Amino acid sequence: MMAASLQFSGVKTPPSHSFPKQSSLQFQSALPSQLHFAAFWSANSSNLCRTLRHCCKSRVFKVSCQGGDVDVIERNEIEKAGFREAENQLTCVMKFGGSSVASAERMREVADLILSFPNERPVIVLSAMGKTTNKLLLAGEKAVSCGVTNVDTIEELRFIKELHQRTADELGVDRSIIDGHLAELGQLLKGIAMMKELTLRTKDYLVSFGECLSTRIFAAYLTKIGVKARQYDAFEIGFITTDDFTNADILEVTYPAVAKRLTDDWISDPAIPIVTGFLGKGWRSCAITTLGRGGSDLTATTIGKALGLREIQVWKDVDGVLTCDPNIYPRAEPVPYLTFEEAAELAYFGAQVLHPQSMRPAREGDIPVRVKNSYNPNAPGTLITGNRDMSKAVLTSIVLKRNVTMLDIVSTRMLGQFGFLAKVFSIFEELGISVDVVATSEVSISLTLDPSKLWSRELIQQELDHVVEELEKIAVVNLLQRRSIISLIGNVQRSSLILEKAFHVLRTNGVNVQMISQGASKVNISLIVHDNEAEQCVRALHSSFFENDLPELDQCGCANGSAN
Ligand SMILES: Nc1ncnc2c1ncn2[C@@H]1O[C@H](COP(=O)(O)OP(=O)(O)O)[C@@H](O)[C@H]1O
Ligand SMILES: N[C@@H](CC(=O)OP(=O)(O)O)C(=O)O
Repeated sequence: MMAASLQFSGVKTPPSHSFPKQSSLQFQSALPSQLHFAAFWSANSSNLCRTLRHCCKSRVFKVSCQGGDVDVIERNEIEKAGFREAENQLTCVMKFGGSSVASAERMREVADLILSFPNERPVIVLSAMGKTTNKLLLAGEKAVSCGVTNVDTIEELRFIKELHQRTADELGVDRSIIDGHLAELGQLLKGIAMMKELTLRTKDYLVSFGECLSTRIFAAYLTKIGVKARQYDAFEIGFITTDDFTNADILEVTYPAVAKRLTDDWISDPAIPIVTGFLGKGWRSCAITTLGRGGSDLTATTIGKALGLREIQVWKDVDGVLTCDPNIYPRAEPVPYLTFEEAAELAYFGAQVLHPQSMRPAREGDIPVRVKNSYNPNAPGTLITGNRDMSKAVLTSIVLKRNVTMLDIVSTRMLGQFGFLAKVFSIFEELGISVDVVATSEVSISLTLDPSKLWSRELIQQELDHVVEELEKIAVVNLLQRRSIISLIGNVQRSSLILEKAFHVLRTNGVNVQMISQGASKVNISLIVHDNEAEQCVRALHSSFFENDLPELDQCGCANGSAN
């Protein structure tokens, strides 16, 4: 254990010998007369730094003693030393997904859940109710061809109106809080019907109604039961994004803007902030954007980083991140601990449970993310942090990404080795096509194309034909469709064991692996198999790695005990 000597009087920096060179800790007087200090902490090179970072990160601490040397080891040590978190500070962010707020009953349960944490002062992020986002998109598609006079009869529009009005009634809140939005939604669908087109920009405006409605109803309900709450549309409080409609990226300016708005409001008139997930505002267009499907997770982690909160909680309908998709294999088990890297890889390679970009702000801010089940709050869930004990870890989770296109590209040797690789990747860059998994030899490349990037466009087949045409100028190209990526996420320090075991399973199931790749992140091994074999493979791999159905093999292929 390392000790640090801190002096708590006035604006001080700690004695340099107490801290690693690259670290910097400053206590800045925010309200000098009341001895309030804001701690800003950067760098991260020792346990002490990390501990302090968790303790002090961007928080305002109230100093109730002055001077003296203090051993700062844990958060409670700081508190023992007389530091108290200021009472006017927001503490955590809690995000509730569509399934958690699907009905009036679920909203009541979520309100009770929030109130069951009396020591938290949370920021709440909500998704749209249930399947509202899908229904809005369907309504938009129908509006394109149904004619203006028939818009009111679109089944999905009626469903959405009825669901939200009934929810407001059942919760005893005034329908008037959503009347304006429901009327505007009807108008928008008429506009789409008139124009006979649904652009990506309009799609984002259309789906934004889901989160705008759910947050208004929920905030009104909290207020009704005597809990002060304030609704926020993310696009009005500083969530500034790129103008990539339906898949926008959050821009850096978002962090200070959101922090300022939420903190200022909280300090001047404390009320639980209820923020729309998934939405932003394009920095050029100033139009509403969305962060990609499932983007409310990213809203939550962005707020967590912006405010330097203690924890980010994402409440789902499963007991945490599971060992595989429960829809493929119901015997999937919760994974208790993950690193940000593992979680990011898992999300990127297709686990629906987390948004692919959502780990980035949490990792940058080093803020723990807890994945919990709003249907089963007592389940421990999954804790995602910067580091975890990997000494016993082998495989953490198995992820399946279906319907992937694979390309085998073999050089015709018109170009040298360097020229060949560079040319291949420049073709993808020029065509704006994102590559997922790559395996290379000197003169050949096998790669898969990211389906989410490709499938979101309309000219799929033409685009593929164009890629092949360009590549055929320098190589022999074989295009293979309907492939799946099975990603084995875990401790790749033990890759030999993982591969040995995985290939044993695949061989006994008669599956031929078409490509294999181990990413630089060292937490993921990807295997490409045919789509129609993929689910069976996942189930067999799961049995082998996480259950005792098959004996584990040790390094020599001999039967052994359990791996995890
Ligand atoms: N590895 C996995 N772990 C947990 N859930 C998974 C996994 N892979 C797929 N899922 C699916 O993700 C769902 C939860 O994600 P999502 O629907 O986005 O939640 P929410 O809408 O509540 O944010 C689960 O119901 C489950 O079916
Ligand atoms: N409502 C949006 C955003 C979102 O994050 O939803 P969920 O948390 O229910 O996955 C969607 O369906 O994509």
